[in-house]
Amino acid sequence: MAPLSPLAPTLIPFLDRYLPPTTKVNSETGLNTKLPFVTLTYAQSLDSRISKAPGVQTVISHLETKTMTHYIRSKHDAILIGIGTFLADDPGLNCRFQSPMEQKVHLIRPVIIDPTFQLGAKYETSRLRKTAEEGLGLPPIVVVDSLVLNQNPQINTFCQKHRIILIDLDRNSEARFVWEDVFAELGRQTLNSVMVEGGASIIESLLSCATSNEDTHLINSLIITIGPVFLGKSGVEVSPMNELRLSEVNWWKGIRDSVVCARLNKQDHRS
Ligand SMILES: NC(=O)c1ccc[n+]([C@@H]2O[C@H](COP(=O)([O-])OP(=O)(O)OC[C@H]3O[C@@H](n4cnc5c(N)ncnc54)[C@H](O)[C@@H]3O)[C@@H](O)[C@H]2O)c1
Ligand SMILES: Nc1nc(=O)c(N)c(NC[C@H](O)[C@H](O)[C@H](O)COP(=O)(O)O)[nH]1
Repeated sequence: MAPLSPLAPTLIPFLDRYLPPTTKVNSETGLNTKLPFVTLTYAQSLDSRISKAPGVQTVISHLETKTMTHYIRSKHDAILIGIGTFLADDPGLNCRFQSPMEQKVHLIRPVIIDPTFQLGAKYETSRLRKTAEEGLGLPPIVVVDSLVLNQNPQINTFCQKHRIILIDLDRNSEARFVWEDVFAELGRQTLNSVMVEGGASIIESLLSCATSNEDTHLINSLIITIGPVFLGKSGVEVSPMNELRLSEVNWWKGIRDSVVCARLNKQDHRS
């Protein structure tokens, strides 16, 4: 693993208002809210693509913004990806940013959205498992369709050592989880902040849910790195179902990449 670069100091104030508060309290009721603070973050090309072909890991971020991603990881309880990203990237999903103020590196909990449990035996040889076994990260929580439990014997083996969350798919709408169910369950597992890193299907599903569900925005912050590259028509595009306008928009320009931070609506009812 290549070492990270020092964090650009201007990123700290730039990101601050888009990162989870230390304690998440609902300003109307004064009570802790049930849903975690959700940050959606990814790196895209100038033509809105996150990889050069389906299932192909593609470096878009400069080392400077990769370091930023690990800094953002250090501010969240959980990091969530879809099974497609696990299969394509074999990610470590740990936090490698070490704050000079902290003695230890932050341990972030990986969460994998995997309705049909494709993880299966692939977990055995994964970097994710190795990272957790070496004490450099935490073992994942896998979110699986409730119906799959009795159909896939590999789940029982996995369950002996790992946490699985069972959720019913929304069978009315192309067999997807309802995101509110997923985040509510993660909140119950005391994960108060979740950083969603992708991939394409997860990003599109969350952005589309934001466009169709105006009052119940689940995403508190959007942090997108834009790299100076066109990935072309065979690249994997991310785009919500409908028009989506952003508010509280701020831009940062680094050595090579730019980063845009925003919220999805003016009145975040949970902040
Ligand atoms: N540039 C970046 O920042 C970035 C970040 C992450 C991944 N990637 C790239 O993205 C690609 C992977 O994207 P992808 O779309 O194939 O995989 P993905 O990680 O989005 O996972 C897709 C799977 O997640 C599940 N899923 C997604 N939304 C769901 C929902 N609402 N309910 C239930 N299940 C749901 C389904 O099983 C689906 O097949 C890879 O090439 C990877 O390198 C890029
Ligand atoms: N910020 C960012 N810039 C990129 O250019 C790129 N390809 C990703 N991709 C995100 C995806 O989730 C990867 O799988 C993890 O970034 C790998 O995670 P590790 O470093 O192994 O923990 N993310």
